[in-house]
Parts: sequence; C-alpha cells; structure tokens
Amino acid sequence: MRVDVDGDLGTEQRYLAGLYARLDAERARAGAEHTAALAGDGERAMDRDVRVRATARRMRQLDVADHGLCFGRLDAQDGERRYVGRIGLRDEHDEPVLIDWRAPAARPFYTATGAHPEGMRRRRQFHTRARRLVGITDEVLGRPGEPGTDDHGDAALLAAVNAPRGEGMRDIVATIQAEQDEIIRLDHPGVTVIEGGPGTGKTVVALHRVAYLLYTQRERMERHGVLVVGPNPAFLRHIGRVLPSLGESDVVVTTPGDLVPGRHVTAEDPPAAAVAKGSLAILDVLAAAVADHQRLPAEPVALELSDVVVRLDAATAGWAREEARASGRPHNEARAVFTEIVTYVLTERAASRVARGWVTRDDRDAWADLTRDLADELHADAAFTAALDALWPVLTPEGLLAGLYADPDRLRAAGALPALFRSTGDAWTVADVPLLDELVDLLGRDPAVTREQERAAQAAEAREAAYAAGVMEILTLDREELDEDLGVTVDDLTHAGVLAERFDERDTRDLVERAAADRDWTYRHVVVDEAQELSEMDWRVLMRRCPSRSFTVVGDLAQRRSPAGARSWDAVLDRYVPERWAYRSLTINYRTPAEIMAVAAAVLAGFAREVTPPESVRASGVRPWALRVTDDELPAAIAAFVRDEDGREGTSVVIGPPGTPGAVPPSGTKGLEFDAVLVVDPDRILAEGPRGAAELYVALTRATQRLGVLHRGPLPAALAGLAPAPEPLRSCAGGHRRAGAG
Ligand SMILES: Nc1ncnc2c1ncn2[C@@H]1O[C@H](COP(=O)(O)OP(=O)(O)OP(=O)(O)O)[C@@H](O)[C@H]1O
Repeated sequence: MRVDVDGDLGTEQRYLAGLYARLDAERARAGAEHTAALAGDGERAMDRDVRVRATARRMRQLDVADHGLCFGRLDAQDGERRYVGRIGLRDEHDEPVLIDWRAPAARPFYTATGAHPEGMRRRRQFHTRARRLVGITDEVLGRPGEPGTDDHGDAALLAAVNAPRGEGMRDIVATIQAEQDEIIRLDHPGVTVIEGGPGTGKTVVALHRVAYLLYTQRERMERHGVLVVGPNPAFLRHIGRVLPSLGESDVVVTTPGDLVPGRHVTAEDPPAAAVAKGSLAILDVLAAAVADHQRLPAEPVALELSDVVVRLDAATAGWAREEARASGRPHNEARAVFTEIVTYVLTERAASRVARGWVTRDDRDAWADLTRDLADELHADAAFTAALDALWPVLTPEGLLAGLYADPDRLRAAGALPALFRSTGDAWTVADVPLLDELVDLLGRDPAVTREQERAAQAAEAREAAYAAGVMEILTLDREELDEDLGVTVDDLTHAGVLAERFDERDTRDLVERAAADRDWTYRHVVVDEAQELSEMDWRVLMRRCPSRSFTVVGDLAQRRSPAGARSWDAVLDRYVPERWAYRSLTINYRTPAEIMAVAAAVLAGFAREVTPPESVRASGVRPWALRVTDDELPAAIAAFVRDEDGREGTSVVIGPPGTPGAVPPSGTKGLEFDAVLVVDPDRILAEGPRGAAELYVALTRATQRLGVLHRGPLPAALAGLAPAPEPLRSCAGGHRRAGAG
C-alpha cells in the first residue's frame, strides 16, 4: 500500500535539518584537518602528501553528499528506525543517525517487498529539493492482515526515469531496484556477467557495484585500483559523473583504444582486418613475424679484426639462433644469447689462428686473455654490430607491426591475410592496440633502454637512500618516535637503502596517475562495458591487467556491432575462468518508453528472434513518428527537428549513416541516451553492413522521451507502424506526405 504522507513532513524536515547540521559540522572538521595537513607541521613530505590526499578525499565525499543526503527511512517490525542516505553519519554520542546506502543494514531499503518484508514494516521515501523536504511516500510492507505490494518505490523511480536528461548520467542510488541491488552487492570474487537489453541499467548498476566494492573492500581495492573500460570517449564523458557523485574518484576510466599508455587510438579497421586482428590466431602471426626477423646470412659476413679476418656464416648464426630461441627469453632479451654464442664461435676461431705457434688451448690463462681481447675488439667493431642488427635486430612493437603491415612478403611469410596490408603512414587502429600490447611481452625490453632506466633508477634510489640516512639519524636519536607505518623497528634497519625501498613503495602519486601511466599495472577489479564488442585479443589484454580475474562484465550480445566481438559469453570466458563465472540478467528498461520500445522490439525480432526485449517501466503516451522526405528536403527537416528540440528541456541527437548532415553514426551513440532522437535513413543503416540491424536497434533505443524517423527510401517493414510526423516537421516535406508512404 502506497500513501503520500503530508502529516509527518514537519517532523521529517526537522530530522533532515539535523542531518544537514551534522554534515556541516563534519565538513568544518574535515576542512580544518585538511588545512592542518597542508601546513604539514614538520612531518615528512611523504606523510604530509598522504594526509593531504586523505583529507581532500573526505572533503570531496562530504561535498557530494550534500546533494540528496537522505533518501528515506526504514521502520523495522520491532520499532527500530533507520534513515538511509548517501553517506553514513553519527551524532555527537557516536550513534548512527544516517546509514550509508552500501551498508548491510540499508539493504532492505532496496529489496524489501510486501511479499518479502525482511523484518521491515514500512519504507518511507523522501522527495527533496536542495535541503528541503517536499514530499514523502510511504509503503507498508507485509503488515499482518494487510495485502503486500511488490511494485515498491515507483513514485520516486518514475520521477527519476521521466526527468529530462542533462549533462551525463546520474547516479540511481535513491531508487535502485531489487534486481539491480542483488547485482550491486553480489558477493562473487571472480567474473560476473551482467546482461540485459538496452536501458536496463547495466552500466549504472556496474558503476554502483564499483562504489559498493570500494566501500566494502576499500583496503584491497585502493592499493591496486579499479579499471573501467568503456566503448568511446563520449561514453566515458557520459558516465563520468556517476562515481564522483558517489564520492569515488580513484578509478581509472578508459577505452580499449587507450589501454597502452601514451597512445590514443580511435580509428577502426575494415571488417575483414578487424576480425583477423581480433582473433587469437593472430598470435601465431605475431610469433612468426618476430621469428622472421631472426635471420641467417645468405653469404658469410667477413669481419676484419686487427690480426685476422673471421667469417660469420649461416651455420654459426643458425646455432646461435637455436640457442637464443631455446632460452625462452623475449626477442630483445634473447639477443644477448645470440651475441654470446656468435662471439664465442668467432673468437675461438680467430684465437686458433692468431695464436698459432705461440699459445695453445692448454695454456688456459693466456687463451682466455686472448679470446677476451678478441671479443672486446669484435664488440667495438661497427661491422659486427651491423651484422647483429641484420640477423637479430632490436625491435619495437610499433616498428615490427608497421613493417609487417607494409610488406606483403612479410605478411605472407608470417601466415597473415593480405587484408592486413596497409601503407606505412596509416594511423594505428583500435584492433592494433592488443597486438602492440602483446608484442611488448613477445619482444621484451630493449637492453640498452633498460640499462638507461636502471641507471636513472639507481640515481633516484641513491637520492632516497641519502634522505633515508637522514631519517635514520633522527630515528636513532629517539627510538620511540619510529613511525609504525614503516613496519620496521630500528634494529631491523641494517642499511639506509632498506628504508629507502620502503619509502619507494609509498609512492604518493595518485593511483589513477600511476596506474594509467604504467603498462604493467595490475588492477584489483575491472569493469568492462559494452563487452560484446571486445575481441578475443582485447580480452587477453584485460586478463593481463587483472591477474586475480575479478571482473564485472556488462553487455548485450544482441547489440553487438563489431564483427570481431563476442558471440557467446562462454566462448569469451571459459578460456580464462572455466565454469567459474556468475551470470545475472536485467529485464526492465528504465530508459525507453513502451511506445518506442515496441518499435525497437520489432527490429530486434528481425535479427535475433530468440532474444526477449526488455520491458519498459513506463509508457509516455507519445507515439514515435516517421516522415518521408526528398534529398532536397532532408537538411531542412533535420534543422526543423533541431530547432524544435532547442526549445525544449533536455537533450537530443540526430543519428544517421555516415554523410548525413549534422548526424552521429549509431556506433557513436553506444551506451548514451537523449530525451529526443531523430533517426535518419534507417534503410541505409540496415544496409550498412552485416550488423546494420543491431545498429538500428541501438539507435532507436537511445531515446528517453521522443523518437522520430526521417527516410528518403522506403521505410523498413519493422517501422511500418509509426505515426505521422507532427508539425513543424510535416511542413518541411510539403505537408502532404504521410509516414511510410512509398
Ligand atoms: N533504478 C533506477 N532508478 C532510476 N533510473 C534508473 C534506474 N536504473 C536505470 N536507470 C536509468 O536508466 C537509464 C539506462 O541505464 P543504463 O545506461 O545503465 O542502461 P544500459 O543497460 O547500460 O543501456 P545500453 O545497453 O543501452 O547502454 C539511465 O538513465 C539510468 O540512470
């Protein structure tokens, strides 16, 4: 039973005012702590940084809590009352006055129903404007003798889903639904797949799950961080506000094209190349391409040393190559093995000739001196280095891949499809990113660069050690003052370097900064959105980034657009977590009104009959429309739609095939939503490629309120039931044509 309660408004407003007073007091305290942290008070710079960051985080959390601080109240059957809100607050006696929505005690606020009251008697929802309470809705849960109700919370929910969309996605923390709550709190440490049709809240639920995990497992999550991977930068901007609005900002958010630090890739391959690069079969091609650079000389290479000429022949290079490959080291690191064997053979050969008549092998010291001198001479010889570079060159991932794509012979030799050919100047594509990442492992580090980095690291370490030595001096003066955080006692410290290493671990750069810059960073948890688009090779990269295999995977196979994407979750996941992943589905569409969803469902039935479309949570009473226009009329009709929408609240978009004036292609709107959507030339979207129907389905389901269709060709059969266009659109088409008129 649902009741709008006015009588208690005054009492609840006073309680709410009390909560805001607590919030303000907390804020003042956090502000003072932050100021003190900034001042530092003589503590070490590292400690100061840590404290400044912690207090700044607390201030951020308190700031965001101001908006919609308290969602409502739960009354238990035993008379206990709990107020549930964005954060937890305690009064001056340390009694809880507000429970964080993520705490176990808050759970019934989202999950209790008339049929399953979970020990609760009443759920009361607050409707607030700024700090003012403007309304209350009560639901009585399973009171003896009273009929229960299952459709809880729909007043607040409907207000939330009907609200015009603004900049980006909002959090749903006040109106999380029971099926969503179950996923947010799911206690499954491995891979969880969330599948559901468009608008079912997959993305928003996954983001709330991140906030929940950060709350319940803060220690573990904070050290290694969480990675959120989304389809494109527009999507990342769209979801960008959700985690900060929940008080969480230590999360790395990126696209598959940005997974290799320092590289921003957006270009896409034609379908055949995307499929070839996305498949695991490309691993053999990469291995063969690397092997193709490990060569034997066609003719022996003559190397002139001061007293003798030696020849590097195919047999010597062949033995060295075999040993280097057998070493199991990555290519660049195995060059040392190759060099060592070749050096050994050539110096032995040279020595036996140079030494003839005055030193024998039995004279070990003299022989060793001689070969060492010859090796030095060889290594200083430019011709020798040139021979090594020809037979076992140091390779970079970019150099190797660009060289492979640009050379049909190399492609053929590596067993790759000719479709991978491209001229050298072309930009990298998103499908190249996992290949470049793979090659980092296959090639290993360039020993020269590694040496340079080691030198720089040693210099930094020396500086730290000097600093630590200063700290030790202070510590030995007063053993009592040893910082417990360091986890050592003075007696443990035999060398200042040990202390320096401990400082190193406490790098105070932001996690987001450190993780995003480090290709070898591993995360505690990874969220993958629009996961149906990822190729087998993309999954390899992500699994490398999260060895603990803790994933929230969000997707909808019916919306798959990429030809290299997933066809089933088993096919993607069984390789990494066989039969150990959890699957949950969402079935209610919170975005698209029933009138629009009916149209999208007809398109879905055309290409995925076995998939059940999600059920809309509301109808809007507004029918989607269609209007046929000529080539000449199209720009004016689009302009009329844009003008009309400019006069309304909310957001709008024009979606059309490439070349449509002012339009975004369907792929650019993945994961996004708008109050009004105009789809142009649906027949051309359908004809665009093998996944055209999925693209049209995505385009139609972006609308939260209004949908219109402009078409120059015949209207696809699935859209036949659309209504005539409203004014002022109709007048753009001469005002005489009707929707769908051929
Ligand atoms: N419990 C809820 N309360 C209020 N709004 C909700 C709720 N659940 C979802 N929504 C809203 O529904 C819309 C769709 O959510 P979301 O984008 O997460 O769906 P999705 O399943 O990822 O869709 P798609 O597959 O089309 O990208 C968003 O505006 C979201 O805020």
